Amino acid sequence: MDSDTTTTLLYLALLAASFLYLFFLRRTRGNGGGEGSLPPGPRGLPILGSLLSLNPELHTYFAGLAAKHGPIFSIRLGSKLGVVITSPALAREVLKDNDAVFSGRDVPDAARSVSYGGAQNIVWNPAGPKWRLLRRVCVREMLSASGLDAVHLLRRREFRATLAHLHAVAVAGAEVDVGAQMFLTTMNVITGTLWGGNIGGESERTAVGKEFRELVADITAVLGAPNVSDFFPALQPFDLQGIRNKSDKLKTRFDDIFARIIQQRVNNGGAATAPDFLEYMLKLEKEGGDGKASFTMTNVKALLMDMVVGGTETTSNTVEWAMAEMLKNRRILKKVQEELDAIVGTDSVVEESHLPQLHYLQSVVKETLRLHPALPLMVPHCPSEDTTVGGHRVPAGSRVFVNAWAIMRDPAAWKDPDEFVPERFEVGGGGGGRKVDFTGGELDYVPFGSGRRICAGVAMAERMTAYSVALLVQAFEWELPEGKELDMKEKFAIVMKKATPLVAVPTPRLSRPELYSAA
Ligand code: HEM
Repeated sequence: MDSDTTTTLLYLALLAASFLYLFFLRRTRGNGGGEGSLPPGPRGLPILGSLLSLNPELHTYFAGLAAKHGPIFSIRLGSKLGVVITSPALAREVLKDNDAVFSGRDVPDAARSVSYGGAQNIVWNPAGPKWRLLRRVCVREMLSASGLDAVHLLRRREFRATLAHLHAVAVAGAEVDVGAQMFLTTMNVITGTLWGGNIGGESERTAVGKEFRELVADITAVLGAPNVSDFFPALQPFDLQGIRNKSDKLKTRFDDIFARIIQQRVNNGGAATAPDFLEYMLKLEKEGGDGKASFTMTNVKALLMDMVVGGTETTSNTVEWAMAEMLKNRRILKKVQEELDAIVGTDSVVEESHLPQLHYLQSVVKETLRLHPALPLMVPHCPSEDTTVGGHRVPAGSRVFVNAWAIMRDPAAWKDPDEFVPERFEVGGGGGGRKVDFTGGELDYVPFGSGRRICAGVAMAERMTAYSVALLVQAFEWELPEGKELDMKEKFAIVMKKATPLVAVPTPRLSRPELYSAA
């Protein structure tokens, strides 16, 4: 782009922004405090609002602003109004009491691009008949307890393959990037559940897994990048930072892979070697939907995208955080090992069926999700009409962030909130801990959200994180590489990661080498 064009575009941008700012001011007049007024918040600059002071670590930045302005505050970002909720009571008002009103999404430009327009998948769809159909399809056919039971052998195969791989690494005395390894495992489990192993053999599966990993990382990056097009929607057509262009290209790469996989299946007459999710979706696509909403080939691909993008990094990052916390606190690691040794021993490999007996391990997973929720600000909600929350007016169309990260560290709800203490969830055997689950019923524990937009993959995430941690801890001793320190810093990018990947050295601890075979 030459410099004249850039200047003209910037000029147009400022003109549009000024217009929007004046329009916005007129709409939001009356921010004087109390009932009917906007929540308090930082004043910000004309036109830009608080854009210039925005810190990329959004969850901690918002927690700091909440300490100053209260558990509901508003923040203007360009022409957009953000409202941030930071208490269990107000989270209840938004996610439970006014669930229907707040169940919409304010779709970022990059998300619209990667999700086939914003109304074809689950995550970014408004909560109407189409969203209901898509959610029902996924939860009933793939992500429910019975759907997951039906493919447990597939998960076992993938986890055993990981076990064998880690054993080879351990025997060689090499290091493991724990998050990267668990990403591949999760990816293989999810893609296996979606379309089985029926996509041209093992080598293609590995190649697809590797390509997806890069794509998911790139998509998370574009979704997390601050985008002028979102702060000033009138500027979207200009795509001043080229983010939409990048997102379109990523979507096309995903689409090519999905199209190839679907075509192979169609060429096979639509039937898989074993029933899988793709087979079910292609049948529904032939039928055209459920009578209330249509179901098209675009929906097939958009759902595949939801599962691949929504289910992989979230799960593998959680496993990585759990391992990091246990390496930081070896007492906890030892206690998990002792539990595994008592229930499973070291003469056989832990199975998914052992999980209900591994109570302390489940507490470790719960505590990991409390301190390190994979989506610290959930996915922002968007009210369909002006609504009063905490005595303040939250205008229709604003972007509502529920700061799950801060809520789950609220000292009013949690003793020593920044400490990693799985015992707080130990209820059996006189543990005296607190009983929590992942259903979002208690609004101070919401790692998966709450209400109608709660995570669609809770059951799958629960099994995969617990099974991964169980396998890693039962089968290996873990040490940091010589001279390396554990860095627990977080990095926010929609999905929260460790700023420095956890690298550790495994040593086999099962009784016989044959136990590590992939079979
Ligand atoms: C530890 C792992 C995971 C965590 C912590 C997590 C957390 C969340 C959260 C906080 C939300 C947003 C809720 C809201 O907007 O209020 C969400 C949405 C969603 N998640 Fe997960 N998730 C995980 C794994 C998965 C998996 C494995 C899948 C599927 C394979 C999945 C699929 C989805 C979908 C489709 C949505 C959108 C739901 C909607 O908008 O109606 N997630 N997740």
